[in-house]
Formats: sequence, C-alpha cells, structure tokens
Amino acid sequence: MNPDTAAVAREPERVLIFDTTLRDGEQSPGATMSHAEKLEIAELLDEMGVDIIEAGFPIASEGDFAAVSEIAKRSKTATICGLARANLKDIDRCWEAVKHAGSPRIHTFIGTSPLHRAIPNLTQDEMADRIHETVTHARNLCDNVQWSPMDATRTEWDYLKRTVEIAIKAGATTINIPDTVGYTAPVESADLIRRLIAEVEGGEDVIFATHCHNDLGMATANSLAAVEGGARQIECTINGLGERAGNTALEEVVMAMKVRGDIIPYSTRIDTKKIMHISRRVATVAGFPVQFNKAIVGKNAFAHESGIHQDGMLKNAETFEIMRPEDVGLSQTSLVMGKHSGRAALRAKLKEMGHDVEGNQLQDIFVRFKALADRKKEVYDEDIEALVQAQGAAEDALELKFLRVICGTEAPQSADLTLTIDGVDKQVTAQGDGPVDATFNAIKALVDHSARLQLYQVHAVTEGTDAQATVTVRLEEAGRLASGQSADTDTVVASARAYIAALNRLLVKRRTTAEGSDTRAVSYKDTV
Ligand SMILES: CC(=O)SCCNC(=O)CCNC(=O)[C@H](O)C(C)(C)COP(=O)(O)OP(=O)(O)OC[C@H]1O[C@@H](n2cnc3c(N)ncnc32)[C@H](O)[C@@H]1OP(=O)(O)O
Ligand SMILES: CC(C)C(=O)C(=O)O
Ligand SMILES: [Mg+2]
Repeated sequence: MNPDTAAVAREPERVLIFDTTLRDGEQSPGATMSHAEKLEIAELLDEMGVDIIEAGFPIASEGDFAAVSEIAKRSKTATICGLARANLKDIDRCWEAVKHAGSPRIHTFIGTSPLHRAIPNLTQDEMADRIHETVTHARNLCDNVQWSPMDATRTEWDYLKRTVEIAIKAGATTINIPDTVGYTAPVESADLIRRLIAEVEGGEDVIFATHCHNDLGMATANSLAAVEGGARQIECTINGLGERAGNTALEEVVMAMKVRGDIIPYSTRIDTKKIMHISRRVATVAGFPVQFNKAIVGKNAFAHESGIHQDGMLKNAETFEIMRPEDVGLSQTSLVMGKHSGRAALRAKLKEMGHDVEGNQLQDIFVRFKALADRKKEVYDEDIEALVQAQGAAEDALELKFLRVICGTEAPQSADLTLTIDGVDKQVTAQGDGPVDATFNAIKALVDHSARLQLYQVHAVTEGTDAQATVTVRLEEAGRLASGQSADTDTVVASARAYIAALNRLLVKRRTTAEGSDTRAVSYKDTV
C-alpha cells in the first residue's frame, strides 16, 4: 500500500490535498515560473502539509523534467507526482523524474469524452486497450499510479464506468474524475462519485479524486460535493491558478472544511497559518495578482470599511468575520478607513497610531477625514497622520478660503485666491511661472512679508494618482524659521495651505517676540 492510500485507509474522514499549482496552475497563459521559483513553491507546499504535489509534466520540456526531478529529490513528506499522456514514452520520462522522491506518483490521463476521443481518432475499444497498456506500464514502474479520464463529466456513463474499471484492474491506485471544462454542478458532482464508488468493480479499493475547473465559478462547491459523494482527494491550486478561469482554490476548500466542520466533516493536514504567505508568493512569481475580493486570500477578505461593520468588529470580531485572520496567517483584521467609516473606527485607528483623541478634537479630525475620504478612494494611516498634524489651523490668523489655478502649456499660469485674514475675506489674482509660483505670488500679494522661502518639498504620501501630496514649506525671516505642512489630493492646494501655515507660525513668533521690533515683517495688504 503506498503512503497516500494508507493515510486514507487509516482515517476515513481524511481528504488528501493534491496541489497542481506547478502543473495545471502553470498552464495559465503567462504564469510560467522559473526553476528556482518552482523549487521555492514546492518547498512551501511541502511545509504547509500538502499531501501530493503535482510538480510538472516531465515530457513537456527539459526545464519541466529538471524541475520535477529536483523537487522529487528535495521532497520531505509530500508525494511528488508528474503528469504523463497515455503513451509509454511520456510515462518513462515521468518516472525518471519522480523516482527520486521518497514517495513518487505517476499520473497518466487520456480524454474519454466523445469530443476528446475524436482527437487521437481512437475507437472506444482502441482507447480501452491503450488505457490498459499504459496504466499497466506505469504500475510496473511505480506503486502509486493515478489515472484520469480527461473530460470525465462529459463522458457517457457506460464508457466512463468501463474505462475506470480497466484502469483499476491495470493497477491504478487513485482514480481522478476531472471536470476539465468546469461544466458540472454540485449535485451532479456528488452523484457521479457516489455512483462510481458503488457501481465500478474495484471502486471501493481505490481513492477517488476530484479535479474541478472554475469556468462557471463552481469549482469549490463541486469539489466539496464530490467529497460528500465519497472522493478523498481534492485537486487544487493556490489562489485558484489554472487554465482559463482556473482550478479549485486550495485555500477555499481547506478553509471551508475547517470553518464548517459541522456540516463538512472532513479533515486535511494543511497548516492553514501558512496560506497567506504562499498565496502571496504564488501571486508574485506567477505574476497573477489576487483579486481584491477573492475568498480567504484577497486584500479585502479580512478588511472592513463601513462604519457599522467597523463598529461591530471593534465590539466583537465575530459579528462580521467567520474566520480569524490569524488562522490563515494574517496578523490582524484591517479596518480600512474610507468614506463609509464612522467615528468609532477613526478613534480606534487614531489610538493605534498613538493619538488618544476624544470630544471636539476627534470631531474636528472626523469632519476633515470625511471631506478627504469623499475625494479619495482609501485613506491611509499616513493621510490620517497628516490630518492630525494639520489640526489647529482654524485658530490661525490666515485661512485659505478659495483657490482656483489656471495652468497648462500656455504661460503665464494664474491663481485666483481668497484668504480669510483675521475673519475678513480678501481676494486677489496673481500670475507666476507655474501654478505653485502663481499661488505663492497671490499669497504674497495679500500678505506682504519679507520672509524667504527656504524649503519647498512635495511627497506623495500614498500610492495612486488620487494620492495625498504632503507639502512642506519652510520660511526664514530675520533669523526666525517657521515651517508649515499640509496634505491634500491637490498638490497646489496642499502647497498653498503649507505656505499659509508657515506664515501663521511666523506671525505667532513675531507676536511673541518681546521687543516687537519687526512688526513690519508681516503685514496684510488691503487688496480686495
Ligand atoms: C486538461 C489538461 O490540463 S491536459 C495537460 C495540458 N498540458 C499541456 O499540454 C502542457 C504541456 N504540453 C506540451 O508541452 C506539449 O503539448 C507536448 C510536449 C506534451 C506535446 O507536444 P507536441 O508533440 O508538439 O504535440 P501537440 O502539443 O501539438 O499536440 C498534442 C499531442 O498529444 C496528443 N495527446 C493529447 N493528450 C493525450 C493523451 N492523454 N494521451 C496521448 N496522447 C495525447 C494529441 O493527440 C496530440 O498528438 P498528435 O501530435 O499526434 O496529434
Ligand atoms: C490532466 C487533467 C487531469 C486535467 O488537468 C484536466 O482534465 O483538467
Ligand atoms: Mg485541469
């Protein structure tokens, strides 16, 4: 008895996890992985507790052969499997690669449905003979042989039954039932496996496996239904990588069995805490980013933005989460700050960032946070820090009321500015060499001063074209330095606010200077 058959015989409720990220996953257009990347992913799969790793298709290329051989040599506990077509040359090549593993497996297949039988142009009898010959050959090389009738779910029942019986008699130890084109549905998936186990001669002596594709978005449901029908091996890939719409996602079936053990009472050997890391590695090396709302591993799978959800999460995480993020290897749930967030989440976020704010101060930051969130998709920690730092501007003598800048290829650029100066609105239009220069000239036109611009610095604090720009301005006047900082999705607005903040500080410094000898340094112009 090979180790996989023995494991299922020992524990009837055990489901073997067969990962084919490196074979079917790599067949996704553009997902090719390098030799070193394949070794890394195989090592992670082995450490995570995957039972069988389908490492490649050894006849396909020298590179595939080398990767499967090396993965076999390095394997620790996982069975290492290679794919082979229904011919002796493919099977020999496959065995040459997998034989180095502590536990090797040969997986051979042929398309049994009418559409697939037409490709090699074989009659049913000729194909039956081919299956007998190739599975016998594989079994003479290896005691762990998997056979797959490709496109099983579109194969006539009588012919499927006949071919499965031939494969079992020839020595196959696992019979995989592929839903190659993602055509089946859960009820049918369960019934097919149940019927095969009940009606196929020798059906109770082999492991039945399910290999689903996601063309109709039912791969996970179909795989779990097959298990319900008696399958004890699920074939899957990390992140659901694979041909067309992909294969069954490993993380989905494993977590479904873990979370809903009450109605899906099967177990796996997977260390689920390793899921997130391997998901990210596969996404990176395959160059296939995970969609944000992908179950289990998507960026938003444990993220909450709406105020009611965030409030509930802060009170009891179980209100809106059925899994603990730690169970899949995430450190914590993320409260995403955005236009749907409320005060409870903002207070918690500020506290996490070291700002214990309540009452009016919280309200003030909340109002500006909402205004920012209306203009920006996501408000990051750095954005909130910038809001906290910019607090207190309301008490300043100078306040930006309105700014419109005309800029583009035709110089000169001009700024139309209204400042509230000690409660009175003053307006001016000024020109300059670029939008920022025009804006600063407009400020100077309203607030006459002799301060020198010592520093003007712009940083995009977060990513994307809607990122907030943080602008820092430092002014120097009669040996006194004053800095201002502001953040806004509009760089020119942030520049104006930072300049005005620096001027406000300069005013305060001037007022607190004992002699008051340079009161002329900053004065307001009566421009209307
Ligand atoms: C559903 C699945 O995922 S099946 C696996 C699909 N994966 C891949 O195809 C990836 C690796 N494939 C390859 O690198 C290449 O296709 C190779 C090396 C296997 C074969 O390359 P080529 O010899 O140039 O053949 P080509 O790819 O053009 O056509 C496939 C051949 O395999 C035959 N074939 C396909 N499946 C089987 C099978 N299970 N058993 C026997 N022959 C098969 C086809 O009939 C065709 O044969 P023909 O050339 O005599 O008409
Ligand atoms: C090779 C087989 C098992 C396959 O990937 C499929 O049928 O989808
Ligand atoms: Mg497949």
